[in-house]
Amino acid sequence: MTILAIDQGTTSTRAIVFDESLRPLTTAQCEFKQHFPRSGWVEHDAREIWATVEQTVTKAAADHRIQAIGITNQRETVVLWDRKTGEPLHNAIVWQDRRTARFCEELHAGGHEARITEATGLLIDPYFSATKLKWLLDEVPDARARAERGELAFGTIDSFLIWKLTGGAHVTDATNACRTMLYNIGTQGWDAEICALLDIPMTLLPEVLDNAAEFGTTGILGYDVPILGVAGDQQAATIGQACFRPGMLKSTYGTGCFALLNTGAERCASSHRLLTTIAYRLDGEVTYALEGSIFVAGAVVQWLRDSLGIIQDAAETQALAEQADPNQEIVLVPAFTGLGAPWWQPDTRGAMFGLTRGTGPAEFARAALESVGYQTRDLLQAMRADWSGSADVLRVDGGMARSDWAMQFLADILGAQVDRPQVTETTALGAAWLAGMKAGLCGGMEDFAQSWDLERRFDPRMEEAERDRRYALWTRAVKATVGV
Ligand SMILES: Nc1ncnc2c1ncn2[C@@H]1O[C@H](COP(=O)(O)OP(=O)(O)O)[C@@H](O)[C@H]1O
Ligand SMILES: O=P(O)(O)OC[C@H](O)CO
Repeated sequence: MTILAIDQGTTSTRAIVFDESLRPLTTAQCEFKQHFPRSGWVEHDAREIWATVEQTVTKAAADHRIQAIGITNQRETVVLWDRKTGEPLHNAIVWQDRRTARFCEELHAGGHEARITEATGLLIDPYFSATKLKWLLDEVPDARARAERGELAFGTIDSFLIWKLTGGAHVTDATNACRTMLYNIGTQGWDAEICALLDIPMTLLPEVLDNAAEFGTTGILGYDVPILGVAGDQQAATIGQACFRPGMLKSTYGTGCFALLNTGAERCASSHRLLTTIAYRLDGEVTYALEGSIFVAGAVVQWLRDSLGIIQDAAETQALAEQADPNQEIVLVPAFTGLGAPWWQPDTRGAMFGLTRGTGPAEFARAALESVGYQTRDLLQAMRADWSGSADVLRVDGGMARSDWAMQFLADILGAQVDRPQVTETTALGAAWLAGMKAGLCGGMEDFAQSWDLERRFDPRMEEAERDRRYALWTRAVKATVGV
């Protein structure tokens, strides 16, 4: 009995086959091209993404009989395609893309934020799908007229992949829908008023299902397999980390960092510029989360490797950070594509503070790893201020969570325990569990939560006064960068 999880991320696509005990058996991975047509613009070729899915799925599943498929994906990224041919009209506009910053300012100036936040739980920012979709409708020749004639379909990546896999099912799940800025998380339906405000024809939008549901059947493996689980990757990681109790928090360190705090069946509105989002929806019952989204986490390590050439491999940052001069207090604010929560400054760009003649690769590497810890503290402070319950567990995952140095600094600067699980592919695991549970192949929530296993706990070692002093340096650096 095997389950296939497709994890379609920002920089690569992975397909992982799990057995019924949710142990990973085979993995196939394929990177794809990032397109940066202008400063602040980020695109993917959706056809290339589909090709990476075909390749990885057939490779990973070659020696297995797959009984159910789960899909998890980079969220917010927008695809607009032709309903007849399934061909995208334009490159996908990626979540990191800032091209709609001006239009978002107009929405702010027009006094629309309160209504949009009340309906969607989000803030007005180019990050979310809605303004990117509007851009495509306005800028791609003929797109709006064709959309109005019902010839086109919009979807986030999950929806596009399901269409391709099934040959035309137009569906998504509640966690992906709630990142579009078009979905009402209270009424659990597309918001007609926001669609009208942004001039988005509602015929473009997919049907929204629970996370564990019948999304369609695919013949990609030469036999019929049902797609039974779908979730946006950060929500899938929340599920994969078994954060099922209010107060449980996970933080994923991939390209960006996304922290989600389970707040239970009641939505918790943020007064500190966090997002209210759907953690999961099972049997029609919604569990909400507060989310803090940081755009640059592991990407800062990629910058050290690809732009500065200081390292050849991400893991080298550990040894470099250990060698860094303790007397140099270098602070890096990695606002390469603006700042996300809780600052939300799309136009800010990065800065470094405290440079001396003696500053070298080791200090750069340490400042890069520390920047991720500091940004996480920004998020957790905002969460503590918003959430009256106690956030008692922090579970980490994602590529950068492999760095012991970064995770120790995180525990130190938070003054809190940080738990790293045995299975770090939590995103794929979450999607596999949703599909396996729906198929009746694996146990329910309780069983799954029991199977979560600790690999290492990082306890804080830094003195409180030192922690506060360092965090004050960071806060000063961010304020100087943003100009407030
Ligand atoms: N040992 C390490 N130390 C620090 N950063 C790392 C390490 N290993 C991987 N990373 C970072 O983790 C990121 C990849 O994580 P992953 O979860 O695969 O990301 P994504 O799903 O966003 O593509 C990269 O940005 C990489 O720089
Ligand atoms: O693909 P990742 O892991 O970088 O995650 C991207 C997020 O879903 C964006 O919101």
